Parts: sequence; C-alpha cells; structure tokens
Amino acid sequence: MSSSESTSQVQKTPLLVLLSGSGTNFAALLRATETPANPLSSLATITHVISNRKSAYGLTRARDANIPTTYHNLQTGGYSKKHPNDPAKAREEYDHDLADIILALDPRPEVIVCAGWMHILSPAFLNPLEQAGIEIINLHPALKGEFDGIDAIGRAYIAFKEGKITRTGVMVHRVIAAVDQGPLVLQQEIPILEDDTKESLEERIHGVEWEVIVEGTTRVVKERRENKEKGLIA
Ligand SMILES: Nc1nc2c(c(=O)[nH]1)N[C@@H](CN(C=O)c1ccc(C(=O)N[C@@H](CCC(=O)O)C(=O)O)cc1)CN2
Ligand SMILES: NCC(=O)N[C@@H]1O[C@H](COP(=O)([O-])[O-])[C@@H](O)[C@H]1O
Repeated sequence: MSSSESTSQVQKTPLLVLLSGSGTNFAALLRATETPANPLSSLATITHVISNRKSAYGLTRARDANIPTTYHNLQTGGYSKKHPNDPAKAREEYDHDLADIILALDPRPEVIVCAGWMHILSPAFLNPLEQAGIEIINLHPALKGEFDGIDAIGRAYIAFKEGKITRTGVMVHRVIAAVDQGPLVLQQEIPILEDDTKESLEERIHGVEWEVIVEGTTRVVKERRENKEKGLIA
C-alpha cells in the first residue's frame, strides 16, 4: 500500500462464501468484515454467497445483509435429469457451471470460503478456479488427518467414548481434490471433557469454528495481499 493511500481507499479483497446450511460461520465472517476493530474489516469484503440448498438459512442471512446470492442445485438445475444414469457426469457439469457462475461475477472473488459447504468439489470446478488464480479454503470441524468428510463431530465423539481420543479440533485448510486433505492454514485443538455430551461438544466446537474461520480467512487474505504487493501474483 503506497504511503498516500489509506486502508479505506485500498481495494478490499472480494470474498465469496459457499454454504449449505444455517450459515452461522458465514455470519461470523460477515461480522468480522463489518467490525472496524477486526483487522479483516479493512482487508476484505464478502461480495457473494452461493448455496446448493434452497432452504439454507445462510441465504437468508446474506439477503438480510444485502449480499448477492445464488442458488445452484444438482437436481433443480436439471443436471441429474440430463444424466440419469451417469451421476458423475451430472456432478461434473454441475461443478463446471458453478465455476462459470463464479468466474462471471463482478467483482470476481479472489478467495472462496467453504463455510459448511456440503458438496465435494471436483476438478471440473477446482481446475478453472486455480487457472484464474482464485484461492479456495474450507472450514472443517476436525484436526488435520482426522475425521475427513461429513459428520466429523459425531465420529470424534464416538472415538472419545471408545477411549481413542481426548481431544478434537477445528481447522481451515486449502481445498484440493482430496477431501479435507489440503494444506493447513491453521487449526485449534479442543479438549473433550469427561462429562461432555455430543451436544455440549458440538456447541463448544461451533464457538471455536466462528473464531477459526475468521483467523484462517484473515491469514489467507493477508498472505495474498502481501504476495500481490511483492508482485508474486497479479
Ligand atoms: N474437493 C474438495 N471438496 C470439498 C472439500 C475438500 O476439502 N475438497 N471440503 C468439503 C467440506 N467438507 C468437509 O469439510 C465435506 C462436505 C461434504 C462432503 C460429502 O461427502 N458430501 C456428499 C454429500 C453429503 C450431503 O449432501 O450431505 C457429496 O458431495 O456427495 C464431504 C466433506 C467441501 N468440498
Ligand atoms: N465438512 C464440513 C462440515 O462438516 N462443516 C460443518 O458444517 C457446519 C456449518 O454450520 P453453519 O451453516 O452454521 O456455518 C459447521 O458447523 C461445520 O462443522
């Protein structure tokens, strides 16, 4: 940033959020971008939200915040009907079109945050986004290398009850084709207490998620802006 520029004049990094559910993590990220005391508020802004589920309350939260939204669904988008006997082809076309939707946005997002996005992204999506230089990160309620995939919290709780673990955690990682196995941005361990129920553990994990998604996004945005200033990326 040149000395004559204030942060208010510097273009904020446009973020796009992918979500499938209630959107509490999106809400936490939005709060951070709108809270002057939070460093993220001077660095980034959420410019679009996409969900694959029409009923996702996260879409309502985005609309209430006057953030543009898109609903993109495998069934209602006709992908499954077009390829009734080839679900892989249907998913490939769905992913390809999702990438086209994002690449056509103005402003084009620079960082995509998966915040409870419950769809595995294929190379048909990942490749064009990578070629466009758009970074993708994901919030996952487990530590790296543990409980990849869905119901990570439930599986961690079972492992705890079986005496196999005494802690779990939350991570933000970069998204690659291998689900939840991309490079770590950051993670935070969460102890599992003897008297924890699945519900009490889940509640504690969600509270940590709302912090980790902000810190993880902030780290990625800061690194990207520094790399831009150094001329390492366009
Ligand atoms: N290529 C990648 N795609 C996604 C990643 C990733 O790391 N690489 N992270 C996920 C988020 N996620 C866990 O953090 C996750 C979400 C969903 C699934 C999954 O099995 N989805 C099923 C459908 C499940 C459902 O609809 O309830 C599916 O896509 O067939 C696994 C992991 C986001 N995508
Ligand atoms: N594999 C990813 C995954 O399981 N993510 C989970 O989706 C929820 C989204 O909640 P939200 O819609 O309230 O943000 C989060 O709690 C997170 O644990």
